Amino acid sequence: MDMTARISSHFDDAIDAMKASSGELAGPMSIAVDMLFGAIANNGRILACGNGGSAADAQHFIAELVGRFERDRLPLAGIALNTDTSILTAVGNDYGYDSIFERQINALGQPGDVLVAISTSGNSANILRSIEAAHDREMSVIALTGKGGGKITELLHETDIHLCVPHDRTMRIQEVHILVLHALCDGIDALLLGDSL
Ligand SMILES: O=C(CO)[C@@H](O)[C@H](O)[C@H](O)[C@H](O)COP(=O)(O)O
Ligand SMILES: [Zn+2]
Repeated sequence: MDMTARISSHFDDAIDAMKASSGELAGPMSIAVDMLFGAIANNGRILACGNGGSAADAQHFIAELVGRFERDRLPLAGIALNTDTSILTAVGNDYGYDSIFERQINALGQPGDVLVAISTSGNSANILRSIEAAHDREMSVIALTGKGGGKITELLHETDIHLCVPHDRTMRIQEVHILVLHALCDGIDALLLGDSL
């Protein structure tokens, strides 16, 4: 096996995935920035969740809101729903793993808040239930998916935003998702602080 060629093919495939995603997602991402900024401006909160690598992406995104992205600014209100091991083990143990995000949204979500739901397959049951709970709480949803969007596609409302990476491999989809989340942070900062860097 030519390992160098195998590794190079990851870079080539990632470049293709990024280019295809730029064409499909830049427009809806700009609407997502407006949605997030609107929630923040109205004292709303951003809740985010995902499983596995997408859990890491959710908490990475929220850290950049509460902490900072590239420039100093006020802290922004966000909560990653996959970080509190006591909540996750208690709710998972008592109500089931599918409820771990739904239960927190029912506890915390307010009308005008935004849920950022991340699932590469679009089919993880706890993410599907998080979206239903967000709708029940009159929250808007930004869904980051891939593989055609899975069951999430059917759950979303007209007013929600679906950022579906046009790729079928989980790792490629996750690589685009982290760019998407960074671009959303950059967009929020541009609206808050001006567009210079
Ligand atoms: O990061 C990876 C694979 O790259 C894994 O940890 C992956 O996130 C997990 O298998 C998740 O459970 C997949 O869930 P989802 O993206 O389909 O909702
Ligand atoms: Zn991964």
